[in-house]
Amino acid sequence: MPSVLIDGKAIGAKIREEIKRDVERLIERGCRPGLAVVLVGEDQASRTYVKNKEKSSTAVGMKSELIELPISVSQKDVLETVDRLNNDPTIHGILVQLPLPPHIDESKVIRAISPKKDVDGFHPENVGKMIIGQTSYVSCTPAGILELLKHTGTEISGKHAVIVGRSNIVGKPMGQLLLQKDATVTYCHSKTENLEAFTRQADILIVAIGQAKYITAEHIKEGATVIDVGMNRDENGKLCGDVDFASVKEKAGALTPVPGGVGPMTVTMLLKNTLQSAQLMCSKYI
Ligand SMILES: Nc1nc2c(c(=O)[nH]1)N[C@@H](CN(C=O)c1ccc(C(=O)N[C@@H](CCC(=O)O)C(=O)O)cc1)CN2
Repeated sequence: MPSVLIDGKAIGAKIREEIKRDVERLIERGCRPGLAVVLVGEDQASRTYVKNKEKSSTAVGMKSELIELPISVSQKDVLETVDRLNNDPTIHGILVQLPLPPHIDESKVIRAISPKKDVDGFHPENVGKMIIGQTSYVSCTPAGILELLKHTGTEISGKHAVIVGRSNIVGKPMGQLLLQKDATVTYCHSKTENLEAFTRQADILIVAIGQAKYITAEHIKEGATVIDVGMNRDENGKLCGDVDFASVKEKAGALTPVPGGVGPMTVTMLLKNTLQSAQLMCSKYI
């Protein structure tokens, strides 16, 4: 086993207790944080994530609204739904579950969400603010990973962080956040030649590529902190990450499991962002 198995479930649960207390305080002052989740279509994994978000937000005392739209819904109707939520004073956070069906322009939908209610942190205004170090909503998975590193006392400043994956919602923001904490950051992706030469240099290795068990002991440096963002099914249909846990566990200094690592932190950070939005909006009239 690695010297530290990073327990995202336990860390997430602890943070959610704090969020619950803050929500109670806000409700006492007449403001109940509200989260709206828009789900388009029938994708089973998306449905599970959305149900989890609904359950988790009500568990901390928030109002939760789930809007389910059929796969045949037009882009115009999705945009109208977002517009209605933008103008609903009982809703402080809006998210549209991704991926969307191909006939819907994802970027248009994200840009339609008010940046003030964009608790996913995907709106270009929030992404831009994050990059220049201004307060904004930060994409929940990278924000959750920073919390995991903080809770495990992982030193970031001066360390070499290697990010494998360059998605807009994980890889790109993750590198920027670590850069702000004075890490030296290297991005690797599907076109990177000799991947191992980079990943072996990593003090902190973050993997978000969507390839089951791709990263093995040969890819990592002894004692590295390895964060697995992957969510795949293995040959037996069992949930697994992008990192081959069995191969890496003895060599890594700290390692996240899948499930129970990064996933629970994503939802926790969503609740944290929704609370922050409600605190900001309600402070105007309380
Ligand atoms: N609008 C968004 N869409 C998507 C996001 C997002 O942050 N915002 N991220 C992913 C999916 N996702 C959240 O939506 C997500 C995925 C997985 C988990 C999680 O807790 N996983 C569990 C295991 C779950 C299982 O048993 O199936 C774990 O790792 O322990 C949370 C959130 C894409 N879309």
